[in-house]
Amino acid sequence: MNHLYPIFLKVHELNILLIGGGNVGTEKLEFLLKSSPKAQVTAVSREFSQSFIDLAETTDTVTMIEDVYHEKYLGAKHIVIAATDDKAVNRQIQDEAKERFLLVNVADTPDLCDFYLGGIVTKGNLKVAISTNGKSPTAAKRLRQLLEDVLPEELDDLLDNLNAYRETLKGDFEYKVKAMNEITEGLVKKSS
Ligand SMILES: C[C@@]1(CC(=O)O)c2cc3[nH]c(cc4nc(cc5[nH]c(cc(n2)[C@H]1CCC(=O)O)[C@@](C)(CC(=O)O)[C@@H]5CCC(=O)O)C(CC(=O)O)=C4CCC(=O)O)c(CCC(=O)O)c3CC(=O)O
Ligand SMILES: NC(=O)C1=CN([C@@H]2O[C@H](COP(=O)(O)OP(=O)(O)OC[C@H]3O[C@@H](n4cnc5c(N)ncnc54)[C@H](O)[C@@H]3O)[C@@H](O)[C@H]2O)C=CC1
Repeated sequence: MNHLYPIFLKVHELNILLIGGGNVGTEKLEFLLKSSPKAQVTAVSREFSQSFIDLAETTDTVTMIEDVYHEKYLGAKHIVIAATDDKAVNRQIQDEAKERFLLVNVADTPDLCDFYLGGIVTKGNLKVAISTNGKSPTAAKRLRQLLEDVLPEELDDLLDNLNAYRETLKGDFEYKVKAMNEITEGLVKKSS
């Protein structure tokens, strides 16, 4: 069964705690910033790899703290990502985050995750998130690459135009639904 429910988070307005500044921490930060360049991230790690530091220094919204994990770092956070190479520490982070009802991702243990990070395609205002329910992150990556390639850049112009048209509609909700459905009908019509 696939029980996942995707949501689109405004991570520039949420405080993220990322623990572990090695390979996986760097990968998570890279995709976070690619999608949300102003993501508010506090990174705590015993040591940070050079690539993590280089990436973190590309923005002023990432703070690095060189320290081992302590539960005090969970304070004033909304979301926690545990990416250390120590399973016991990752487990402890998950336990202590859950006590505070925080949303937590544990990079090495899908069963302990409240949410997964997905493959993400951005074309202006359009954002597509991809998950394989944890079955194959590589397949999520490949699908991301495929969609990045095939979805045209012009999609964003289309969304702008539809938004401008939507703003001109004066009627009630029902009228707007009908008008928007009519003007977008061609998008899903199969040509015979
Ligand atoms: C469950 C999840 C939890 C989470 O991290 O959120 C998770 C877990 C694990 N990943 C592992 C390995 C790899 N992960 C990647 C890549 C990505 N992983 C991502 C997400 C997720 N990875 C979540 C599920 C997403 C879904 O539902 O599909 C992506 C999509 C997004 C992102 O990272 O932001 C990003 C691609 C981004 C892009 O390119 O667009 C690659 C490929 C590569 O790097 O080229 C490999 C190596 C090949 C392999 O092993 O498959 C391992 C084994 C570790 C080990 O064996 O030691 C675990 C742990 C386990 O499965 O037990
Ligand atoms: N979800 C995913 O996409 C993937 C997950 N993994 C898993 O992620 C884990 C991490 O792997 P890597 O990043 O390659 O390891 P790494 O050795 O490159 O990095 C681990 C980082 O954690 C830090 N650390 C260790 N103990 C700590 C503590 N107590 N407090 C604070 N920081 C601490 C280290 O200083 C280091 O910076 C592994 O268990 C691996 O199996 C691996 C590949 C992909």
